[in-house]
Amino acid sequence: MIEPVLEVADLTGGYSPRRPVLHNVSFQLRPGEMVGLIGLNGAGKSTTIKHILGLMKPQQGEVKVGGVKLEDDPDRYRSAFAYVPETPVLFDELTVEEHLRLTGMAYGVAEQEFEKKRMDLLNEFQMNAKKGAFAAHLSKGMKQKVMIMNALLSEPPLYIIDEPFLGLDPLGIRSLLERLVEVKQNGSAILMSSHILATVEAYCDKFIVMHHGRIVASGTLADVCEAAGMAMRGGTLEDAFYKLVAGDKL
Ligand SMILES: Nc1ncnc2c1ncn2[C@@H]1O[C@H](COP(=O)(O)OP(=O)(O)OP(=O)(O)O)[C@@H](O)[C@H]1O
Repeated sequence: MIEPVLEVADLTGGYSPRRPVLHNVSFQLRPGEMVGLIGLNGAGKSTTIKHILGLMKPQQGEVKVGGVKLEDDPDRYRSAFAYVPETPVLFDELTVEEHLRLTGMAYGVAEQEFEKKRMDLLNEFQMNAKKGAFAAHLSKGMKQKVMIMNALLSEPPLYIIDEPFLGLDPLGIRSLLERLVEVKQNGSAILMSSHILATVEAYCDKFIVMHHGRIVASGTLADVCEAAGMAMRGGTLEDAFYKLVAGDKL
């Protein structure tokens, strides 16, 4: 059995000990899996991600990345994943290329390999003309592309990507999806949170449906359809999602 890259076990957590937001959340990601994390606004997706990033401490349960907990080996834990946040965080006074170089250095990418990766990424994400621009002078989508290029440059075993499609133009979305398929084929795992269910359905192998801080369905599309009480044949993720979370007071 291949070891999971990410293991969330019986996680209960949130912003105040008296009122947890997440309740007994458990799931695993194995190498080569792309998993879609879906749920309505406030379902608990970002809070789950914050626990995985180590920004919040579990009130109960644990999170392991690459087989270790954050407190056991912080360096190993943190170097095993790249995170692409919904809102880009960049250094205003560094250029696009300087961001890439900084990431290359932080992850110890060899010079020759770095040059090739840098050129490929700048071309694929239509950022060549902007490579010398300061981050402060980029559009929102361009800033997001820099975050994505940084993550792809570091080639970690685990990618955590929060709502990547909203700021990107159609070419950017296509480049990102093509790259994600490639990194997945090379054995990385991807946890992607998104509201764009058709894209999630088309690209992810498995799904985690969250509702009010709990997982209400998980697994393949067939598993999610079954949990929603639907016939497996022909059911879409959106139909299953609607059945799982509607009916409830929204
Ligand atoms: N900083 C915070 N302090 C207190 N409560 C918070 C904080 N951030 C989020 N929450 C609460 O935690 C719950 C889950 O929110 P979370 O941000 O995880 O949802 P989400 O699924 O990521 O939603 P969205 O799709 O809107 O991004 C919500 O009830 C929200 O009000």
